[in-house]
Amino acid sequence: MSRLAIKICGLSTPDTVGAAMRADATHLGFVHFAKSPRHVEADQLRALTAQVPAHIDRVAVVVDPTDDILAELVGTGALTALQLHGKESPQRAAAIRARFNLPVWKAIAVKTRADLDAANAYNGAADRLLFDAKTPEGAALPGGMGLRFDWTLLRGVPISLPWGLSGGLGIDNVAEAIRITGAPMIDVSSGVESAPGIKSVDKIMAFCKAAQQS
Ligand SMILES: O=C(O)c1ccccc1NCC(=O)[C@H](O)[C@H](O)COP(=O)(O)O
Repeated sequence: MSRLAIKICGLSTPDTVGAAMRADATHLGFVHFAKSPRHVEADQLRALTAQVPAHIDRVAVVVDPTDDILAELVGTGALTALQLHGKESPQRAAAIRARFNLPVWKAIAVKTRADLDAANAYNGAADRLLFDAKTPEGAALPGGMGLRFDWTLLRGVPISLPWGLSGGLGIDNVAEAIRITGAPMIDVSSGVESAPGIKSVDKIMAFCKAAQQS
């Protein structure tokens, strides 16, 4: 069985980046979205990732980004993937991948089985799907809200692309989430925070341990 991939998302300080690396996270996520309490600018992202070894992935999380925003982020030379967390169409995802020459992840907002079925439209356009809870209409953010969806929806659903599970994961439920869904990758943000946007070193360590021991 291959190793569980763990993405700690919304990192914004050197100490929590260090904690994620020590805890053996495979992916580090950096949110570039001005309305988010986890927002980092391109130069911060560059500085935060300067000491990250090449085998750990560095993912920028963006919401309906313009090409100019993507060019600035990709221009840091720090990224190994782009996570599209807005309403980007399959065509837009494919165009971003072609233009910026990086793997593209598409976050899929899930509430019902139909949302999972609709994700098939990204086959050939994205490199990975990230199933996250659908946030309510008018919510401040499209992710990082600590909301979970019904994990049993994923049972028996054929998924053609590499994928990850996200939304409302935490130290106390990550083992159950992996058991129910068989997720090869998990992603967490608010579940390892002490307050919105404030990552906790202790929680990052405990989350990764709970996931790795599951
Ligand atoms: O985290 C944010 O602030 C954010 C803002 C805008 C778009 C996406 C965002 N986060 C995306 C993530 O990958 C989160 O890790 C994911 O939604 C899970 O968050 P949580 O339920 O808090 O663990």
